[in-house]
Amino acid sequence: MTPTWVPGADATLYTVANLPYGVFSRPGEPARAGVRIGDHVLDLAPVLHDEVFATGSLNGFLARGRTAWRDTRRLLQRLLAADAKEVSANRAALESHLIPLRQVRLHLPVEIGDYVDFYCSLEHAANVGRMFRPGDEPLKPNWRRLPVGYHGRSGTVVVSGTPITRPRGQRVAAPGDEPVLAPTAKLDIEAELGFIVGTPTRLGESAGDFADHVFGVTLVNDWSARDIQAWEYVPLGPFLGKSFATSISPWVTPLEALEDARVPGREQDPAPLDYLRRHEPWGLDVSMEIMLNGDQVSSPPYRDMYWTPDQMLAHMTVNGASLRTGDLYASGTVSGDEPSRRGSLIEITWNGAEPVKLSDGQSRAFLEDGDTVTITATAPGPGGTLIALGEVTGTVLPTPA
Ligand SMILES: O=C(O)/C=C/C(=O)CC(=O)CC(=O)O
Ligand SMILES: [Ca+2]
Ligand SMILES: [Mg+2]
Repeated sequence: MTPTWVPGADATLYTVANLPYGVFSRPGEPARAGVRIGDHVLDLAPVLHDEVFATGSLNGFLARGRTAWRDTRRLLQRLLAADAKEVSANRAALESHLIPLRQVRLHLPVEIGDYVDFYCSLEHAANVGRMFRPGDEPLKPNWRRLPVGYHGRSGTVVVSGTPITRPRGQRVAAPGDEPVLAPTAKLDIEAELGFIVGTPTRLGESAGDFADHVFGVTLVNDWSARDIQAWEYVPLGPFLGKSFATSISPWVTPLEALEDARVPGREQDPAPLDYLRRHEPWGLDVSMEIMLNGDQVSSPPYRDMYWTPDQMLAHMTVNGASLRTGDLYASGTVSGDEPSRRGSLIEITWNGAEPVKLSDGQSRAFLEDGDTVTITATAPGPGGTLIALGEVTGTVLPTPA
C-alpha cells in the first residue's frame, strides 16, 4: 500500500487507498468539497484549482462522469503519496489545505435527487414477512424475480449527526382496534448501503454499465416507525412510517476504492430475466456494525445480499425512468442469517418479544428518546488492509408537544 505524508493517516482506515469525498465547512466559511485522509480533510478547490469543488455539494463533480472521477482520484493519490515528486515541490502549500476533522462541520455530501429504497436481503424480507403477514408465505412470488423497491422521500435525507424527532402517526394498538394519532411506540433503524448516481440518463433510456453511472457508496440508516408502517402500508407500500428521516454518512466512498471488496454476489434461483443478468461481480464484501448507546447490537454482512446493486440499477431504469445526478438508491435492510447479524431492531428483538440487553443494565425492544444509534462499516482494501466507510449516527428526540 502506498504510504502518505499526512501525519498519522497510515495508521487509520482512511489511507490513500480509501479517499472518500465529502462536504465540509469551518466556522463562518462556506461549505466546500474535500477528501478524507486519516483524521484530516483535504480542501479540493484550491489544491486542484477547480471551482467545481468550491460548492456545497459534490453534484457538479459527479456529473462529470467516470473518466473524471478516475483521473481526479489518481491525481489525489499522487499528491498524497509520501514519495511523490509533485509533493516535495509544494508540500507547504498542500499542508495549508489539510484541515483537522475536529475543526470542521460535515454536511450532506450530495444534493439528493430521487431516493429509492430496495428490499434486497432475503433474510430481512423473510423475517419481516413473517412478522407483518403471519400465516402468509414470507416471500411474495415476485421477490426472487425482481428487486422489490419503493420511492422514498429525498427531501428528508439528512447527514449523520442530525437529531431524529420521534414521528407521530396513525397506528392501532392491536388488530381490530380503532386507530389513534400518537408518537410511534416502535421506532426502529435499518442498516443499509446506499448508492449515489453520478452520470444521468435521458427519459426513455435504460441505464448502461453500473460503474458508468454509479459514483460510490454511503452508509444509510432508514429510520422506521413499525406501528405506523404496519397499519398504513396496505396495499401501496411504505409511506409516513419511513418518510420522516433517512440518515446517510457524510462520506461517499468511490467504487474504485472498493475494487478489493468485489464479490460475485449470491447465487440466484430461479435465474432472473435477461435484463437482470449480472455481467460483472458487484457484490461487495462490506461488514457493518450497529451500535446502540455504545453497545454493539449487530454486525450485518452486506456480501450475503440476494440482489446486487447493478441489478437494482438495471431494474430501476428498465421502464425508461431517467436517472439524475445525485440520485440515491439504497439496498434495503442488510440482514444475515443469524440473529446477531440482523439489520433492524424489529428483527433483532422479534417485534419486541426478545429485547436486547445493554451493558448499562437497560434493555430495548425499540428506540427510546435519547437513544443514539451509530452504524459503521469496513471493506477489504489492497494487500490485506481494510478501508472504513465512515459512519452514520443519530440521536432520538421526543415528539414535540
Ligand atoms: O412490508 C414489508 O415486508 C416490509 C417492508 C420494509 O420494511 C420496507 C423497507 O424499507 C425495505 C428494506 O429496508 O429492506
Ligand atoms: Ca429500508
Ligand atoms: Mg426512511
